[in-house]
Amino acid sequence: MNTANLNQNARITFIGGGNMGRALISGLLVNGFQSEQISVVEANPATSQNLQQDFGVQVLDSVERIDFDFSKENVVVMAIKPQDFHIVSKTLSAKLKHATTAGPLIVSIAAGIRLQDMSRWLDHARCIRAMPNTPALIGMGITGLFAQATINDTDRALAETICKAVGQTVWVHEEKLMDAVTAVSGSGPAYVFAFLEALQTSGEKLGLDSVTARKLAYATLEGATQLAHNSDEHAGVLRERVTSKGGTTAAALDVLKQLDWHGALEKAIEAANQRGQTMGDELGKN
Ligand SMILES: NC(=O)C1=CN([C@@H]2O[C@H](COP(=O)(O)OP(=O)(O)OC[C@H]3O[C@@H](n4cnc5c(N)ncnc54)[C@H](O)[C@@H]3O)[C@@H](O)[C@H]2O)C=CC1
Ligand SMILES: O=C(O)[C@@H]1CCC=N1
Repeated sequence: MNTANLNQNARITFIGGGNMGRALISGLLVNGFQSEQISVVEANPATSQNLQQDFGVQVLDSVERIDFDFSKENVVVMAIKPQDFHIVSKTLSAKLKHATTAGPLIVSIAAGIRLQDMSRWLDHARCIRAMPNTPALIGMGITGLFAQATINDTDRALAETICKAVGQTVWVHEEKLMDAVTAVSGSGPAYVFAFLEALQTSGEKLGLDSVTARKLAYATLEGATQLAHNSDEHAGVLRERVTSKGGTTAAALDVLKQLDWHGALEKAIEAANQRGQTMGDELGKN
């Protein structure tokens, strides 16, 4: 990780230490960040205890308990559910007012929540949106980022450094594209896991034992993904290379075509995109 943008005094405060908060904290610690530099506000006692035990970070049970001054070097990562965002922001806003400097950079990973709404609730303009995904847990995530033109390069680099601790990053240049990022890569691991489930259970139905079916399914997904990754050719060309005329793959792909599998997936991803927009509209009314 390039820690150039995060000096020794920098502190990162996570609001919410659930699935994604935990993945990001773990990635930062693996990449040279010190546990003394990380604080987490986590309302669930069992989750708090695990974070403390596993990472040795400071854990507070509510935003009200934050007693440190947010300096310019600090970053706050909002890793709570979108539905909790408004209420938590209002409390956090009171804390930000005590900052002796311009206050922290706030990075939100919440789906749907728009910058104009979070800035309004927090009364704070220095905000960036990021959308990671759960492979972040093993350092193989990808995060989409968006910032308004008013956000300077130092702050962009700061947000990017945090996200790069858990994988790759891409920037989008229109905020509405954050819903597309959410639909493709934020939610994407769930589609892949659903596919894996289907491949494994189909193998079992055909008589393979579950260990063998799992091994075949997982290795196939991993191998095919690596092959596509390392190839300059379009995935469609790689698909054709598997598909012998009149053979087994053609028989399978014919069924998928009849069922409009491709269309169904497109509709599903469109639904995720639409849900992000609707959440933004609905929660933005607060
Ligand atoms: N799970 C995923 O694959 C991804 C989730 N996201 C976004 O990340 C955010 C968090 O999602 P997850 O980590 O999956 O949810 P989660 O439910 O695992 O984590 C949220 C955590 O916030 C805590 N919390 C709730 N209210 C709180 C409060 N007032 N103060 C302190 N802590 C509080 C909860 O106890 C919980 O541990 C969401 O906004 C989601 O849209 C983004 C990318 C991927
Ligand atoms: O399902 C959700 O709303 C979140 C955002 C992306 C992945 N999980």
